[in-house]
Amino acid sequence: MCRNQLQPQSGEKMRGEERDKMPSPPTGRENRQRIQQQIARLRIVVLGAEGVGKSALTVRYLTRRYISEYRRAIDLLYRHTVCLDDVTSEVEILDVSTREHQENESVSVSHIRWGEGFVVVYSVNDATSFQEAAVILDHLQRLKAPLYVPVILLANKRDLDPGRQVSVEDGQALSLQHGCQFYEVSAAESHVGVTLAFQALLRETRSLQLTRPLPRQRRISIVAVSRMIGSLIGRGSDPPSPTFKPTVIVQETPGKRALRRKDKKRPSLSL
Ligand SMILES: Nc1nc2c(ncn2[C@@H]2O[C@H](COP(=O)(O)OP(=O)(O)OP(=O)(O)O)[C@@H](O)[C@H]2O)c(=O)[nH]1
Repeated sequence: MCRNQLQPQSGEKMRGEERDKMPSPPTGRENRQRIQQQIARLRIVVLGAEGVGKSALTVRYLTRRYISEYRRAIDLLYRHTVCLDDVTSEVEILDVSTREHQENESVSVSHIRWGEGFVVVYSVNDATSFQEAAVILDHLQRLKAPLYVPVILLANKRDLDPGRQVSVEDGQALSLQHGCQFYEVSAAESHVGVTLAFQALLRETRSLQLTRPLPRQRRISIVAVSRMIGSLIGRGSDPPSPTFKPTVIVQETPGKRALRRKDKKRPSLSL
């Protein structure tokens, strides 16, 4: 368990010599250093054509819940701490809004530069979104070359099989062509496949990060979140408050208090 690694051992009572042989308990500073070593920061970007389910997938992964309607036209950055294979990482997931970038290229160069791992999404009932996913994969490889980029190709909405326009084989072929992992999922039906896919990407991104000699510095500033979470999930119809200036959305323990803004003055909001 990650939690155990982060906590000082309580140990049993012992005497004299035995106690002298024991390393002295870690100081607060040592503990902090230990924790910092464990917490690697992983930056994930979710890309894809309009309406393929990028937000649904991201929120499904973060909260295990499915929210069917989102109303937003901005990029959102979610920050949460993940314990995976006994290693704790701070993960930032940038859910890119196609509406915010309609005027620009389908994939902004700054998003790609910022990200370390990528989720490229298409919808199985939308052949155009599949073509766009192929363009994004090309774009990613070109911009990141000669570096290897961890990517997963995510075919969403598999529950809409009767209206399917993209076969599983087509998805597999595209992923093979680009050397990335491939998953077919349904954000609407289950969190399991979605979670497995994100975890696979986190593992790969983390492994790659370990091979780097020095931690990389942030290259661009975080995209600001400029809309209330209530608006994001469609509970409210009010425009965002002009005084509301959050920078990130922080995810807590899955299941209960799912998402909250970092602004402590306001109450936490649950999905
Ligand atoms: N049937 C089905 N619908 C889904 C699924 N995932 C998302 N949707 C629906 O697809 C629509 C678009 O979902 P979003 O998550 O907003 O898509 P998006 O890619 O973030 O959209 P933009 O940011 O506007 O490009 C919503 O109506 C969702 O309810 C799924 O797995 N199955």
